[in-house]
Amino acid sequence: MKTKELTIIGLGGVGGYFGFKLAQKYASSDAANISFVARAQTYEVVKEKGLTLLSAEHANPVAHPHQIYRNVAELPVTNVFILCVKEYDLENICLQLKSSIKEDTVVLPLMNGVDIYERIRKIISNGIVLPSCVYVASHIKEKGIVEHKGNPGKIVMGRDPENPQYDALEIAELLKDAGIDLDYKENSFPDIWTKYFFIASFGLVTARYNKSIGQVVEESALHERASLIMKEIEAIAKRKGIAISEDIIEKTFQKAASFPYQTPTSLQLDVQSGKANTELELFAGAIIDYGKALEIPVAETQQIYHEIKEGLRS
Ligand SMILES: NC(=O)C1=CN([C@@H]2O[C@H](COP(=O)(O)OP(=O)(O)OC[C@H]3O[C@@H](n4cnc5c(N)ncnc54)[C@H](OP(=O)(O)O)[C@@H]3O)[C@@H](O)[C@H]2O)C=CC1
Ligand SMILES: CC(C)(CO)C(=O)C(=O)O
Repeated sequence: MKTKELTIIGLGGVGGYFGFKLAQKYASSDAANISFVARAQTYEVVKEKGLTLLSAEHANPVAHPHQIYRNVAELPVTNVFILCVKEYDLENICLQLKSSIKEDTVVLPLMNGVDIYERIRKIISNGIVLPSCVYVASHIKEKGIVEHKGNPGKIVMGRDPENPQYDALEIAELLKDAGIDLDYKENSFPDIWTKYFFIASFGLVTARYNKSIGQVVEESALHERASLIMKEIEAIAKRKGIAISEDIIEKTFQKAASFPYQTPTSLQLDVQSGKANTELELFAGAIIDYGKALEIPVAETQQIYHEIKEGLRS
């Protein structure tokens, strides 16, 4: 079997968790070489000390990649690029990757958002792009050190709608063999939208009030706001013909209740730490744009979007 070259781009909460598992598993195996792309201080720390993952799942918290690079232009031929950046870095990464993508190169975005596949395809028209969504509660503790809490991470990965003949089974097996919980489906878009129901509504409400996922489930005013946002997303998803379950809102609250009570969302962490960039546009901005395009009222999302923006300004 030929060694697969996999490269994780971005060693934050998501890339740090899944990249760690892959690097540790394949450190001394011919099945795959796991390389990283990281920038600035993350690059320096991981090059010198390896990537640290603080997680109850791993007794040995350090993993070393096959290679680590500062940018995509330095990479040798890669079979699979795993994108683990925030949405505001997506276009930049895709522009850098464009010339490295051959017909059989696979791009696997592990990100939130319902328009990630389309956005990648606007820049990268060739190769295979596997639409996916991801669940994991992990964040950067310090550059090069990622902390994971709660349930094991999970990936739902689907076939490329533009290349449905391409079967990613071998990649799915490599990920699963590294201990990653992964579902490989014909069509992952219903799962991507299902995740979006959860993360857009809970992301916005947790970020607005700096309250945890558990608090949003429990406190009635916050519960109500999350519910109203989900109703708006439901109207959009139905109009777009996405096959989501009839009791999606109830199921989303059940899923939220399965997270440890104090779990924050990544949007909440970014908004509350006053970061210059956040994924507010990925969550609220996208709903507002879909609302406009489809003439569906999205007043609650607009309202909370402005409240969060006001908070960021003050
Ligand atoms: N964290 C979580 O619990 C979850 C997050 N998600 C989603 O996954 C995606 C990734 O989120 P998350 O991992 O939390 O984000 P983070 O901000 O923790 O990590 C993103 C990483 O990408 C790096 N990066 C950005 N551009 C480049 C570049 N050009 N070269 C190298 N590295 C780069 C950043 O570097 P630097 O540190 O230098 O800025 C950062 O380390 C988002 O869409 C998020 O919504 C989904 C599920 C759970
Ligand atoms: C809520 C959580 C941690 C679940 O995966 C998430 O997706 C995020 O914060 O972006």
